[in-house]
Amino acid sequence: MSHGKIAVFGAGSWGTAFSIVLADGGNEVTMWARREEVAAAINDGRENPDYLPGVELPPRVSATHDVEKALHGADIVVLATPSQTLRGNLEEWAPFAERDAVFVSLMKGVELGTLNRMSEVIHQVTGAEPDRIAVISGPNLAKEIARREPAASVVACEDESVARMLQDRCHSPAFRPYTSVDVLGCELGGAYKNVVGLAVGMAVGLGFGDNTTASVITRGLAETARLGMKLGANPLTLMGLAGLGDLVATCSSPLSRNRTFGEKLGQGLSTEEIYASTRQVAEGAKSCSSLRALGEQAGVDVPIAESVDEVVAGRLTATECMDGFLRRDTKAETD
Ligand SMILES: NC(=O)C1=CN([C@@H]2O[C@H](COP(=O)(O)OP(=O)(O)OC[C@H]3O[C@@H](n4cnc5c(N)ncnc54)[C@H](OP(=O)(O)O)[C@@H]3O)[C@@H](O)[C@H]2O)C=CC1
Ligand SMILES: O=C(CO)COP(=O)(O)O
Repeated sequence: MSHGKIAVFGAGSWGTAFSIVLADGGNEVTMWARREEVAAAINDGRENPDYLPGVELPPRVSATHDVEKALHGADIVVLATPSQTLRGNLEEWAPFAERDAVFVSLMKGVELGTLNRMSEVIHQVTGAEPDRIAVISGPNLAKEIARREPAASVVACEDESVARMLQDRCHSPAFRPYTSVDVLGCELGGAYKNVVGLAVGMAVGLGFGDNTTASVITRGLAETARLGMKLGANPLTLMGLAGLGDLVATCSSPLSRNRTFGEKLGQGLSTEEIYASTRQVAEGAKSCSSLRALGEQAGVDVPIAESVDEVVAGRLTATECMDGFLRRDTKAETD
């Protein structure tokens, strides 16, 4: 089956891997790459050597560095840049989008300062109403998706018919999307699992085993649910693919950039040293601060976001962070 054109903004790991999903689902995909040489490598070499070396891109995927060209004729605009740059990016791109285009966020972060989720940033900058703003989120490590290993995900939009339309557009033989109307729950689950991934990575870097990581994962889910429910998320979303599912994938996989970032913190590297060692984004290193502030604003206890923020800022060591978890006042599990 052949669909129309989709523009994918961001030619990093996930923008590229998701373009493969969309092409396999029958869409013509035009990726926008920030660097001209990345667009050229995709068009001429059929590969994105910086992010997914060795993965052959399907013929339906092409790339450009020209914003207007990427957006022309695209009824769906998929956004896959780092969360902290989205607002500035969209201010440049939005004027060239087709009038009724649907915007889809693949991003898993919360904006520093404003504490806005990505769907909120999209609404503010483009003026699109919630029926044209969607989120796709789940246990979807880019390298595995690019290898077409089976996976599921959630397509959330407040307008269920739009979620169903997107579900149809991104359903491929290896990628099974489920619909949801809980945009907030999906975004919060996606951002929080990165912060918990950092904490789990720290435990791994300190040499701790599965009891420790399982404890942090489970308390991370409790923290996500506590804040999520206060903000209006459906708790079932947080127990689903965009919550628990993604938390498990991120916290268990050496492929996760957030878990790896945490592991390096646990080994004693500083945040600056870790940033200098990779070009890839680890959203949790920024969103720990936003989620901590969201917790404070909502009057919700968020010890993991708070401690991870302290370690990333260099005010606590990973050992002090882990000790701090154990020294907290004892309480009932379900409080
Ligand atoms: N990787 C994964 O497995 C998954 C990632 N995500 C989420 O998707 C989002 C993107 O992540 P991912 O693709 O992995 O990140 P990467 O670090 O792999 O790629 C980031 C992309 O954004 C571009 N970029 C960086 N800075 C800017 C900027 N200032 N303006 C415009 N573009 C910029 C980079 O371009 P350049 O190469 O020129 O630097 C690159 O194309 C994140 O929110 C992440 O949490 C969600 C699901 C899975
Ligand atoms: O979101 C992801 C998997 O679903 C990717 O996680 P990382 O950003 O930690 O690599």
